[in-house]
Amino acid sequence: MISPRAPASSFAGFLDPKSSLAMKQSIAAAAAAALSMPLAFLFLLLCLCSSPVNSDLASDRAALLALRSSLHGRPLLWNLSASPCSWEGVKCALGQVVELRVPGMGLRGELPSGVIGNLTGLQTLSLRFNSLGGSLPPDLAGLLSLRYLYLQGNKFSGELPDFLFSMQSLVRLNLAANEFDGVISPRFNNLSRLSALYLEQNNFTGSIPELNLRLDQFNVSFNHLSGAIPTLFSGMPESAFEGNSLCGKPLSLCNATAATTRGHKLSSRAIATIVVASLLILLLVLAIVILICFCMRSAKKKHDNSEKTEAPKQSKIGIRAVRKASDVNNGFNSLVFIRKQQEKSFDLEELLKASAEVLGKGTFGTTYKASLGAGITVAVKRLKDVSDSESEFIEKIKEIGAMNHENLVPLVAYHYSKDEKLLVYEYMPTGSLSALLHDDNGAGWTPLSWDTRCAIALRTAQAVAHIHSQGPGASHGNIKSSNVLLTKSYEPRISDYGLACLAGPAVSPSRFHGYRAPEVIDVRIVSREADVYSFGVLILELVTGKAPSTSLLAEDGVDLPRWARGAVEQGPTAEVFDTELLRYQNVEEDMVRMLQIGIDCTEQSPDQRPSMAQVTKRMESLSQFHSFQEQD
Ligand SMILES: Nc1ncnc2c1ncn2[C@@H]1O[C@H](COP(=O)(O)OP(=O)(O)OP(=O)(O)O)[C@@H](O)[C@H]1O
Repeated sequence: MISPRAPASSFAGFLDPKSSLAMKQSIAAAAAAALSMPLAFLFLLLCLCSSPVNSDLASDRAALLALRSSLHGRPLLWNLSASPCSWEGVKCALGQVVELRVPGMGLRGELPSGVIGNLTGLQTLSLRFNSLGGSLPPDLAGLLSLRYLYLQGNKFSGELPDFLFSMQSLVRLNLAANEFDGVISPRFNNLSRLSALYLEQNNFTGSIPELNLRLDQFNVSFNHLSGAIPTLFSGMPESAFEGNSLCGKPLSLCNATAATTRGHKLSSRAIATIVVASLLILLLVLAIVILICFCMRSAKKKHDNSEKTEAPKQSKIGIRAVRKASDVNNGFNSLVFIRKQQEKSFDLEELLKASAEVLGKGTFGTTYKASLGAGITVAVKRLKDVSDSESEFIEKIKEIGAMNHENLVPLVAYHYSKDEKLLVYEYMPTGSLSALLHDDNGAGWTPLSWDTRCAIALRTAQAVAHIHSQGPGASHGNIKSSNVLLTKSYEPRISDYGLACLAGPAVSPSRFHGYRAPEVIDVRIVSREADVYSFGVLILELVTGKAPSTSLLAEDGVDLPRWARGAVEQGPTAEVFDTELLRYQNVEEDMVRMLQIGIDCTEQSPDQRPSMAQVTKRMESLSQFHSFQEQD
């Protein structure tokens, strides 16, 4: 399986005296003598260089075996005659174990003391979704390089140990869904590199401390916390705090009076303070009202004096930001529905008033999640840099709307005005394939199974083939895993189809980098062959679990087609595949065939790539889908 070593026989002819004639022997002897000095030196150098590495690996190996023997659960099938670097879930670099991932193996027992701490080069430790219990062993503190610690979904208990707050390298810490208790310590502030902290579904009590960290992700939901949420977290989603007795932004405001009176009678001093405070507040409100009246009067005066439009208004979702009085005349109020049956389910005014949150900024603009009444939720894409005239725009949108397929995100409506172009799509609740594959960031996160990956690959291929069947020039133009969204039942729906032809000249080509076919110079010029290439990268992503590069920077992701080709040329080894997939039995053949499809689709020359119809057929012939059909 591993690439064959360079044959030693090239030196053997010189060194074996029996294998040569007498004359050749003397030449060989002379040559051997000449070679022996540098060879001996080289050998010495190799020994010197490799000995510390080997000793590191030997001690890592011993630690891994000690860990395995102290835990119960599904057996870790590690081949003892092979290097630990080839063991499932283990990754090495520079002769040391840097990653240990054994998620969902049903592991039971307590982590032994003095074992994991010996894996001194460890950067990632993932033991998530097992049944490990007890407290965390103190020798974890010795893992000075540990950046990612995933222990969610176990039964670890007790207060968070002191040593945790000395693990300065930690970037992501996930302790969710365990049985930890005690308070959430302000000493988390020592972990200055921490950007994600998950503590949900434990038994933490007390209040949330002020944490002056740059946390992108934070969740303490479903604990026994109480009190006010520090203002620092006011921008986090409500779901990060639910299931506690917390108050303050983003939850409802704290009711100071209720909190003070709960279970106690108010002292007369407290009553006096409240009365004085209320009076002061009343006076303040009065002053504000007077000020507003004054401002309104002067604004009216200004308005009467000038025909100029009012300053841009900013709503919480920003869609209204450029709304002006003149827009009403420009048709700002119209929302055009693609399908008759959805007409009047809501109008533009309702859409703009809806509570909304930013889902992300993409190549073509910003996307919002808007929750309207009556359980309607939609995704609104606010397009930027559209240079088309109204008629050109409407023509293109009609073509996009006509691409009706069960695996495309349905376009519900659009809006065109001089300053504002909106596309309204059905909202996909499970997020994108990219997030599911690469964002190991929540207690509910589980790796995608092989069956699910195969089904997503096939349905996506069918949808792209459908787009290609719409006409000679029809193509998607921006296939990538963040544009493959999923329904609650993990059915894929492709988004952003047809938008490449709406992109203005300001769209940066580097945004598509990892998925972009080599022949594509202008991202607005799309082709089926380029779609096939991008789809091939997506398949390689599904099979290898690696994210393709998203920019021209080499360190930002992997050049997947090149990497996969290189790996396969040495004979497909288990290392090519996502380690999460190695647990599945009897799927190796399908995995290799899927990998080959990805490689064929990413041929450098466009005419050597298969068509999407051919790709779909090849996928349907995987034994995976035969067994589905048999079950049906
Ligand atoms: N219909 C939808 N339902 C749910 N989430 C969506 C929907 N459309 C887009 N999103 C999410 O919104 C975010 C922003 O999407 P957007 O399409 O604007 O940019 P992108 O896909 O990240 O980048 P690009 O535009 O370059 O393809 C992404 O995380 C995407 O998964």
